[in-house]
Amino acid sequence: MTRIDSEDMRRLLKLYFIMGSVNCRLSPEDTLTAATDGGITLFQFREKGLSALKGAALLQLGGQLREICRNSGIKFIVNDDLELAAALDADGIHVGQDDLPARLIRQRLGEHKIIGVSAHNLTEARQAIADGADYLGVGPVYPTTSKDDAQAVRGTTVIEELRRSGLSIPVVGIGGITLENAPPVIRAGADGLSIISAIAGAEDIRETARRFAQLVTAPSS
Ligand SMILES: Nc1nc(C(F)(F)F)ncc1COP(=O)(O)OP(=O)(O)O
Ligand SMILES: [Mg+2]
Repeated sequence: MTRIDSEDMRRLLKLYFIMGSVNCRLSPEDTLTAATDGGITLFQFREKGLSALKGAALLQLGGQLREICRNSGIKFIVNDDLELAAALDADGIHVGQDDLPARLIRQRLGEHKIIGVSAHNLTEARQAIADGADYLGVGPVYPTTSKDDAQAVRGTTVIEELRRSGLSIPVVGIGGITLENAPPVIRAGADGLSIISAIAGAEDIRETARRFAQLVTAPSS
């Protein structure tokens, strides 16, 4: 099996919804169903925070969300947890600088699984590429309420720096992105937007996802 083609990866990153039970106003299942109906292109199960599920409950929710993704033709990514990703037969995993190195994950999961890595600067980006990352999550672009240990807010400067340095790896911007502040992220050179609370906390999840999806396909409008 081979690595995902980078153009296919770019298409998957267009509207990358990330969520765990702590982020949801409705049930996680209803939230994800509405988001897939609205047109998300990729999903990451990120169960974090004080009231995060663990053990059997975590596995059960993961299985339910995986099923919703399967039925909607959306790939299912797990955050941080290699054992959970393997147990759920996830399509891939996302790891940060404090998680398992991507090169060890690539050895464990093989070529056909998607590996995403968080990068905050050019050095981390180059290391992730050398380690076999299929995409980079770059942020936080704006102040975020979804990650209490987030690094410094950098705007779109890191995305611009990666592109100026000639890095063509698929990149998704993350951190505090809303419908209002999203266009500069795409203009800076990101292939897509990663959204947590702007979709999970929306009054109308489906319509909000639909508007984000519209925006990433026509950022200048
Ligand atoms: N989960 C993420 N997903 C992305 C993605 F690219 F997928 F948008 N980018 C960045 C992160 C942040 O990853 P990390 O630094 O490990 O923090 P946490 O484990 O708290 O999420
Ligand atoms: Mg992490």
